[in-house]
Parts: sequence; C-alpha cells; structure tokens
Amino acid sequence: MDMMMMIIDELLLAVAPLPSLRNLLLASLCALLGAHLWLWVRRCASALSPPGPYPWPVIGNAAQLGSAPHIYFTRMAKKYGDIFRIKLGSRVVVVLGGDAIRAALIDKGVDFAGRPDFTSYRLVGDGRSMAFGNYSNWWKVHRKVAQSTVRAFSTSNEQTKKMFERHVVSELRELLHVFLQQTEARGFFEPHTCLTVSIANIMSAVCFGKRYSYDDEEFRAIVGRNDQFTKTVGAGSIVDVMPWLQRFPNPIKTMFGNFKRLNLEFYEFTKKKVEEHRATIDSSITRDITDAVILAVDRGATAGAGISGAFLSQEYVPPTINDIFGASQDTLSTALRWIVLILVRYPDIQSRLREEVDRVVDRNRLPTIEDQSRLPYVMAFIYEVMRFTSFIPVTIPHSTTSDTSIGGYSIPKGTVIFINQWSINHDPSKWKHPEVFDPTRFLDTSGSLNKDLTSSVLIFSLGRRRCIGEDLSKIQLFLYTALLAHQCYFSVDPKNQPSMEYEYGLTLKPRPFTVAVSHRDSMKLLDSYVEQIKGQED
Ligand code: HEM
Repeated sequence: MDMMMMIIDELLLAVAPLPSLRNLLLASLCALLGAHLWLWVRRCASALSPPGPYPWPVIGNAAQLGSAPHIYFTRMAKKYGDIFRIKLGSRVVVVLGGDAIRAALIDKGVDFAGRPDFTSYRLVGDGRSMAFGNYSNWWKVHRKVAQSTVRAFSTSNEQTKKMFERHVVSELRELLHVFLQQTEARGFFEPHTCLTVSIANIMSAVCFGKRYSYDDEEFRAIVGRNDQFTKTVGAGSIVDVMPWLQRFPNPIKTMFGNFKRLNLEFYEFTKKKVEEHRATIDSSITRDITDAVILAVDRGATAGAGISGAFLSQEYVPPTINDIFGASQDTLSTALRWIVLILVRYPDIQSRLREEVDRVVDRNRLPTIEDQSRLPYVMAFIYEVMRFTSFIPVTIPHSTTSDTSIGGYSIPKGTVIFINQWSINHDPSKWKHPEVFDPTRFLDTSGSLNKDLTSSVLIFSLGRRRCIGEDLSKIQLFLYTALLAHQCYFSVDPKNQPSMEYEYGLTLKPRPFTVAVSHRDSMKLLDSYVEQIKGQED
C-alpha cells in the first residue's frame, strides 16, 4: 500500500508540480476510485438479488401478468426458480413458490410477516386493520384478540361447535327456501347473490347476533361488492404501485375511488354495530363476537395484559370486527360458488357425495359435525375443491420486516413479497395429474382420508399470517356440502353449460353461471330442526 502511495505521489509530482493542480488531480483520482468501488458494491449486491424477467421502464412487468398472474408466476418460476424478482411500476416484488414458501414463512417467519405500505391497505378498517396492517407489537395483540374470539364462537370446544352448527343449519334452511323459490320462478337462476347473503348471514349471526332478510337492500349492498375489494388488494393489482395513475381519469382511478367508498361504507356498518352493542352490553353475558371483542379489549386495557406494552384501545374494536366479518364472507362465499359450480359440472361426483351421506347419515336425520370423520369422501371433495381451484392463488401480499435472505439471495427490508399458493397445489411432482378434478386422490386404499396429503394443500397460508378462520371454514364447508348433498339436487341448464373460467383478484371468482335446485324429500327435517332450536331458546 505504501509503495502504491509513493508511486501515485511520484506521478502527481511529475505531471503537476503546482500544489493546486496536484490537489485537483488527487481529488479526481479519488472520485474515480470511489465510482469504481460503488459500481463494484452494486454489482455484488445485484448478484445476490433474485433473478427475474427484464422490467419495462415505468410499468415494470405489469403488462406481462395478464388476466391470471398466478399462472404467469408459475411459468416464470420454471425459468428462474422458486425465488424470482419482478418489478411492478416502481416497486420490486419477490415472488416465492414451491419449497421457498415454507423456508420464508416458517423458517424466517418474522422476517416475512410484514404487509406492504400500500395506500389501499391504509383505507381498510379506517387504517387500523390487522389483516392489512404491518407486523408490530400492536399487531400481535390485535391478532391474538381476533383469533381467540373467533375460536370462542366456533371451534374451541364441543359446546361452541354445536352453537356454530345451529347458525349454519338454520341459515342453510333459509338458503334452500330461496333456491327452491328461484327455481320455481325462473327455472335456472344465478346462485351467487344468495350464497353471499347466506354466508354473510352466518357471520352476521356470530358477529352481531342478527341475520338479515335476502331482500334487505342495505345488507345486500354492504356484502355484495367483494369483487371490487379483492381486485384492488390482490397480488398484482397495480393500484398501489403506479400512483401517477390517480392523476387523470382512467379505469384504475375509478376502481380506486370505488374501493375507497366501499371500505368507508363497510366500516360505517361495523362501527354502527359496535356502538349498538356498547349501548346494551352486559359483562355477565357475552352475546356474540362483538361483545367478546369489546370485553377483551376492556380487560386487556385494565389488566395490563399487553404484549411488550402494546394495548388495544376501544377504537380498535370496529376494525377487528371489520377484519373478521370482511375476511370470512368473501372467502367462504367464493368457496361455495365453486362447490355449487363443481357439483353441476361433475354430476357423478354429486351422486357419490349423496350416496356416502345417505349411507352414513341415512334419511331420518340431518348430517352433523360429528359425522365429519365418517364422511371421508365429503372431506376429500372439499380438499380437492380447495386444491384444484386454489381460489386464493396468492396470499395477501407480504413484506419483509428487516434485511434478510432466502435461498442465498439477499432481500432488503420493506420488499414486497408474493406467496404463490397455486404453485404448490398444482405442482406435478407432488400431485398426479394436478389439472384433473379428482377427490379420490385424498383417499387411501381403505377409503380413509389421507391426512398427509390433505395437509399438503396450501390455501390458508402458513406462519405468522396464517388465516385465523381455517378451522371455522373447514367446519362450515363440511356442513354446507353434507347438508346440500343430503337435502337437494343441483342441475345445470343443458343450453348453458358453465365454464371453469374465473375473474382474478385476491379470490378467484367463477364467472356467473346458472343452476336449478330441487328437493330430495321435503323441508321436514330442516323445519323441525329449527323449531327445536327455537323451543330451546324460549
Ligand atoms: C375458505 C375460507 C378461507 C380461506 C381460504 C382463507 C385464506 C386466507 C389467506 C390466504 C389469508 C392470507 C394469509 C397471508 O397473508 O399469508 C387469510 C388471512 C386472514 N383470514 Fe382467512 N381464509 C378463509 C376464511 C376466513 C374466515 C372464516 C375468517 C374469519 C373468521 C378469516 C379471517 C382472516 C384474517 C383476519 C386474516 C388476516 C390474518 C393476518 O393478517 O394475520 N378467514 N385468510
């Protein structure tokens, strides 16, 4: 090094005997060395960042995503591997598939548990949503309260399961009435709105202790706009990554305007419910989830049970209810749309479901939660619907909470992460003919449910952000499927065969289709079940 400095000194003396010229040359040389060093560091850093397709100026890879971004991501993974990088507008996004998902969400759970700082996410739940909020001590408390109250009103023990079952069976009776009326009035009809209201009513009963009529315009308006919500928040939405699109009239600006409005109205609805509950609450009787969250927040605030000093104040009650009510009704009503569509697309599978339910339950009583372990084909059907449709193909986008690395690539803090669940459910090395709908793939040779295989289906995500409604959802989908198979026939309009095409968003929604519904026997069993419940309540 000394030798080097002497040589540079000699050279400078030779070419620049004047001190000022010498200083100038020295400064230029330093700047040149600095620039080289900077380029070298950048080259090293980019060698450590994941590979990916070339991004276009301004829009990045947005135009390449097409109408099914999860398929594009799966195609890119074949070329670049399970960890690759794209650019959406100005944001770098790392897309994870295959084994990289577990490596990120389980092995480095906290590092990958954030949510991006998207403008649209700040509009959900008046900016205090847990589902769309970043990872923090406050978020941990919020999630804990939401998770424990959902459990307390659904799956925590045999008694709560029975209470939940009552809501589901009562609501299914209403749904069946509407289905039969619609069939009588129109022949074939679109079942989507009825399914959405039906699911929303179950969650409304659990959250607010109240159900709504199918004709209630206000309720239908509040719960009927999921499509606009999921298109904005789904992975690959360009609303948040090209903010300049908000400066002039265009479809994205309109979409964002609708999103703002619907979040405001949805939040006002839940806020009103919370205020009504507050006015009538009696701490000795917890009527529903809203009461439970109000009381849990009160207890946390007074008993000092926060995590690292983080406490929820009462202003977090409406956003918590907003998260639970919002997340449950969109996902479950989408699942049911697919179930009904698949029942009419595959009449043989519909017959086999009926055959199993009739054999195990018989025709003299209704299926119950306890029948679940005795109805493996029904369960296999539900897992196959979740695998095959992968109706949440990519989770809600994540972000990194610190500088981290995965698979040898370094990922800076705040990078947007997409988790491609679809890639796991359609991996040909894991599933034989993944493109075929076949519930029997989940049954072993003795006809029992293969639990190793069912746990390989990825639709509720993994790790810190794993869905809090997984157990409730599985019970509800089981009861709906078993009860529908037990109680009615679905048939398809021969002139209007439904397709398996869908609209992309956070949830994949099947395109509108029509069905007809007829009763297998009568409403007798469902009517007497509901009368019995009313008798017990009185
Ligand atoms: C079949 C039905 C459902 C599916 C497939 C589903 C799936 C998911 C997925 C993929 C996520 C995102 C996880 C991530 O970002 O990594 C999620 C989050 C969430 N889900 Fe579900 N979900 C369903 C039903 C429900 C229900 C019934 C509830 C409420 C009772 C619920 C409440 C939530 C909440 C609050 C979050 C946010 C969790 C967080 O950010 O920590 N979900 N769900």
